Amino acid sequence: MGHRSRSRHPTLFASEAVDLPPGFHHLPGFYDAAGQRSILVDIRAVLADAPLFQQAMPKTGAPLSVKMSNAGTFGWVTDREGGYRYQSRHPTTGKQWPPIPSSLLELWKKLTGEVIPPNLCLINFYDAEARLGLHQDKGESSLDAPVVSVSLGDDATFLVGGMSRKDPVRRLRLHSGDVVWFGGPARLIYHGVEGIVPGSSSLLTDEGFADGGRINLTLRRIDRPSDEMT
Ligand SMILES: O=C(O)CCC(=O)C(=O)O
Ligand SMILES: [Fe+2]
Repeated sequence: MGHRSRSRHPTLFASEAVDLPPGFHHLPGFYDAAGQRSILVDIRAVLADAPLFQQAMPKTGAPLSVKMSNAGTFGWVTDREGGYRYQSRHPTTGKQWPPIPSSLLELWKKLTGEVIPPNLCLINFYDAEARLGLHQDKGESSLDAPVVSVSLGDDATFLVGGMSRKDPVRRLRLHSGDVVWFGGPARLIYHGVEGIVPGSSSLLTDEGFADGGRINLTLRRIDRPSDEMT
């Protein structure tokens, strides 16, 4: 009967029908408004100690549009001379990164069941023009451990590719409070951020981030930090 197949998924709308690869998880609305504000309080404290800074591409020195900082034993940095690397100190203050807030350590454990905590929390700040090209979270980060990522503030169009750069890309709208995590068969999935939707959330402006925008927090485990080898 014709109507049967239509009524089988009565609540499934086109925007929710993005079929995500095995190992890639999207948890819409994981944090409610109070939960989001609470994480932001923690992040504001981190940023007071380790301010957002300007990263640059290896060799060309082209500036990245996303401003970044880190918490944890190691931070991800890139500049013209040194290229992509993990290091224990902030490139402009020279200080060690502040610890990863316990709220995020708890999130990691709760979602992934991992006993070993993450040792890097990359903080990405996107303004209206910022974007992040398709990439894999590779480098020296552990491939045994998943990647856990929290979205705060304006919506983002997140790109979910495949295991090859050429694979087709799906677009996933991420809202404030959403959590994405990927591991196992999806650990090396290509992904990126096509852009944000400026003004789609008042969270950051309400919490005193004058320019609005979007903050993304990405938790990872680093096995072989670059500056241990130098
Ligand atoms: O901003 C995001 O949602 C993704 C960030 C990301 O992929 C990264 O920092 O490696
Ligand atoms: Fe990434």
